Amino acid sequence: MLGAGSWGTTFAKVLADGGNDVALWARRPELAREISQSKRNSDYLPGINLPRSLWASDRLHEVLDGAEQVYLSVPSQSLRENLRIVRELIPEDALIISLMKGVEKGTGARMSEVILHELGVDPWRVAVASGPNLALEIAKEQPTAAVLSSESRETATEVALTVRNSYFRSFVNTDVIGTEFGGVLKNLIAVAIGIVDGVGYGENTKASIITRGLAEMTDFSVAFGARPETLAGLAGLGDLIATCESSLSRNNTAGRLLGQGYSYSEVIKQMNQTAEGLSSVTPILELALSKGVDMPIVSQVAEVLAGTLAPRDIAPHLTTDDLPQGE
Ligand SMILES: NC(=O)c1ccc[n+]([C@@H]2O[C@H](COP(=O)([O-])OP(=O)(O)OC[C@H]3O[C@@H](n4cnc5c(N)ncnc54)[C@H](O)[C@@H]3O)[C@@H](O)[C@H]2O)c1
Ligand SMILES: O=P(O)(O)OC[C@H](O)CO
Repeated sequence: MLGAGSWGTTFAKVLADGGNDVALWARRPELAREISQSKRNSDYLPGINLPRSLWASDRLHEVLDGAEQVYLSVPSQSLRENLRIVRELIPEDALIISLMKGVEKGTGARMSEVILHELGVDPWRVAVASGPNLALEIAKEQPTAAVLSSESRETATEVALTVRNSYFRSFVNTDVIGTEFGGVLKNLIAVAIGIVDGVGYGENTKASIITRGLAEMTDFSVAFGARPETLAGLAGLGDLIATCESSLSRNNTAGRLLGQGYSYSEVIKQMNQTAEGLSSVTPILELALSKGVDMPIVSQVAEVLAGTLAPRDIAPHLTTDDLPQGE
């Protein structure tokens, strides 16, 4: 596992609790020591005891030596630079699994596309995981489910058989595009929900945004080749509900701070964990433009982030042409 933040550490626990031998790479030696010796990651997962079998190191070659499956959980904007460092260390036939929910600024590439580009591996060796997976709940062993997706059903199944235990259930599909975009786009809708929450708007506003948000997520993803059913599944609707409803969500939290009147730069300063939605807004709008997909919710989130729209004026689900639209 590369990345010892809240999700990398939690996912490593999921794997270890499923009976797998797991090694975790942490950038900081002191964090690697804390995980290996105290079985804790107190900054990211306070109060959680990690499995005794889990060990961590800040030395990539130690962690990657002999790995059959390599899970990636670093911030999306740092994936490419990290892959350039590890590419020679990844064992020849290892499967590569992305746990990330962002797109790359500048290229708009999904994480699996960055992996394929930087590692030059066959698509059958790559899988992605996504779903309603708030790290702290899972670290407390509260039951949940996820989707494991690969262009190869055999790969998705092999990984799903690895990623399961008494509190974590894995489903499979071969719609990598829909699975990845579901995870990216729900973050943006969760920022919108946080904003209206921070302003003080109530449940009608939020339900309208979630519902129209799902339509926006589906239109966008289908335009890029996703299957609409994927967006109605765990990686779409499931994750949208979890992220929009939970104060554990960093994207939701970032939105709430914006809604309370903090500026974008103040929000960035206050966030000590990754809120992928903030970096994905611009590339997603660029991709939407390239396909002629209308994204009123994401567009208004971008305006709030830019400081050109007051949070109290946000009403993205009401944005419509002069004539009533079909739902
Ligand atoms: N936390 C969750 O509940 C959750 C659930 C599902 C998916 N995800 C996704 O997992 C990915 C990782 O998120 P997270 O929640 O673990 O974030 P995090 O902020 O908790 O941790 C990120 C980790 O990456 C490290 N890091 C930061 N910059 C780096 C760099 N340049 N190179 C290498 N490492 C770097 C940090 O030190 C930290 O250990 C994101 O794409 C996120 O959307 C998170
Ligand atoms: O904390 P967030 O907003 O990054 O959301 C975490 C997970 O993606 C929820 O599934």
